[in-house]
Amino acid sequence: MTANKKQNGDILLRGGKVVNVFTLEVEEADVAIAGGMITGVYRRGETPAVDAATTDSTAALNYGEIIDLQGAFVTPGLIDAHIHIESTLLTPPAFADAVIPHGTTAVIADPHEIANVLGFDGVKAFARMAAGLPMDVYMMIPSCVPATPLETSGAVLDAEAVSRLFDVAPGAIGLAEVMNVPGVLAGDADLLQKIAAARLRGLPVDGHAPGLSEDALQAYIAAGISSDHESVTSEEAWDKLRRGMRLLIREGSAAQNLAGLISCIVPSVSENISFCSDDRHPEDLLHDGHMNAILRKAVSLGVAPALAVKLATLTTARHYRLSGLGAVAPGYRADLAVFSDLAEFRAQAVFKAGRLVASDGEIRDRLDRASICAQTGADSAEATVEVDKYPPRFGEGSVHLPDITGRLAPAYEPNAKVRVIVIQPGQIVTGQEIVSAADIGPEKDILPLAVIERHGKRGSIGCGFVRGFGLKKGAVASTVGHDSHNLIVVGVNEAEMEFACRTIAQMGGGMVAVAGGEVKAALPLPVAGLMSDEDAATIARRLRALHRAVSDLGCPLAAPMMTLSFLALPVIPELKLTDLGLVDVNRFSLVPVLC
Ligand code: HPA
Ligand SMILES: [Mn+2]
Repeated sequence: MTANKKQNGDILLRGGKVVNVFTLEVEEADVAIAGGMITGVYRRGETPAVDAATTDSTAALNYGEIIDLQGAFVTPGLIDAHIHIESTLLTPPAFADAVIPHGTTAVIADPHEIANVLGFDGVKAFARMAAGLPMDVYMMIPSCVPATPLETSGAVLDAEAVSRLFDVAPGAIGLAEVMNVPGVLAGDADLLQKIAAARLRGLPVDGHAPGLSEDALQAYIAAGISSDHESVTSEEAWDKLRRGMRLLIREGSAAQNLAGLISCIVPSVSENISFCSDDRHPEDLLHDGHMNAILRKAVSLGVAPALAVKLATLTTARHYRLSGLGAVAPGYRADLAVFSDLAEFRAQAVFKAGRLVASDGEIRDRLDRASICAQTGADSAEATVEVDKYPPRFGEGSVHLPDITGRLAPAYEPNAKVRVIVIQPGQIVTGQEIVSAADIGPEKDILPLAVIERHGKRGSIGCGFVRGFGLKKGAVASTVGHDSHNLIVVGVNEAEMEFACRTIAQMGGGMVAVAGGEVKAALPLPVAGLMSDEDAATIARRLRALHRAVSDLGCPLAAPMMTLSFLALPVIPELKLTDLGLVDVNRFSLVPVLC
């Protein structure tokens, strides 16, 4: 649809109610748009060249197009303050197709997942995929690749690489979550240089400080880190707000912190709060939504709708200096969402720079990516990315399996004592316990767990045990294993585990459930072993089939693949497993399985 240009504007959104994120009013107002920008927000009856007596035909003499919103609500396009797009299992174009119909028009993405697999090229490939979409993808340059020295990633991003990425990666707006808290507190030179690279450019630095408080928190903030999305309790959140941190309230598929932090959403500090998802699974994107789902939940918990909208738009745009975004006001870009109500937040229509890009839940107008990319200086040939244009390790080359025979589940004397990871259902934190080796096996739900270095580096294999995955037969494996994304596998015995690993290697990366020599379900992830090149509906369908197969093997968990993917992440307490062995996260050190 192309709007005709008339002297009063290209488009007039008439008859709506504008959510004013500056005053928190909801105004009966019309919105005039010209050249992709908002030129005016006029209370009913005050709209230039349109008055109560004017008929649409007269008004049409003055506006290229009149759209009657029939009392619907107009908000700024919604902005996700922090997300790992790879965790949706979708590439940025497929992610955009899934979230724009829900009202999202911009995200702030941390591509540390693909960076941990493919390093500098991975971040550039991510930027290429994200170019020219009808949704802005602003990138925070990954600060922790690898997340810790206690694992083997596919690549390393040192301070020099981070600095170069700030210069060459389009859309880079800051440094992504600094998860190596001990490294900051110890004054790790390379880490502090990465922080300085952002600060010298006047760019924000995101944090990742679960449970940090008192002097350690203040030292972490003093190092130049200005936000955090890991708060679980309001006490923890207030500690961080009180010392000047931006509070990102995370409500995603992996972690839901909104209810626990709702008491922080008060006028005295609301300017320093933003909503984010961190991780969002395809099923949730399709059926629950994205940022609109967070607004729905916030309002259901008692937050005033206009204030909730502000935390998903203006406060985020201001913190990350997204000029011209985050409000329905003159001079702002016409990134707008039109909602039927301010309770369910179902988007009727979504505009990007004044163009209708989605309506009634469907993408309507994929912008001409090649021409936009040409304008933005990105090579359009690069920007219209096809998966096969990636470095060879995309597709069949994503999994370099070392010799795994007899190395996945070492045996222990029955009277030995072994340290076990204990899953907390629905959480990404774990617990730990010491059990007798005689209890190892599906009967007592003490299962062998292994993490295999799959990037062709060390060929190392970390072995341990996990309680809570519940398998009674077979094995489950995945190349999504935060953050180094090695190959993680849990099973009832070594043979099943080995078959699962070899199946994934043949797929070139992904997720699989096997039993008795059969593949029960598989989800190929050919883009770095992290993302599919299919759309959200297809991935959601495959993931449902995989979850059913894992459940049939005996697993009681609601999101088994997400839970499995975080068992390897040594920056979130308490006991995790990497390719180098068991990690006591609080002690930030490797610990033996045998006690
Ligand atoms: N989500 C995705 N990746 C991560 C997270 C998270 O919460 N923390 C560290 N890596
Ligand atoms: Mn991660």
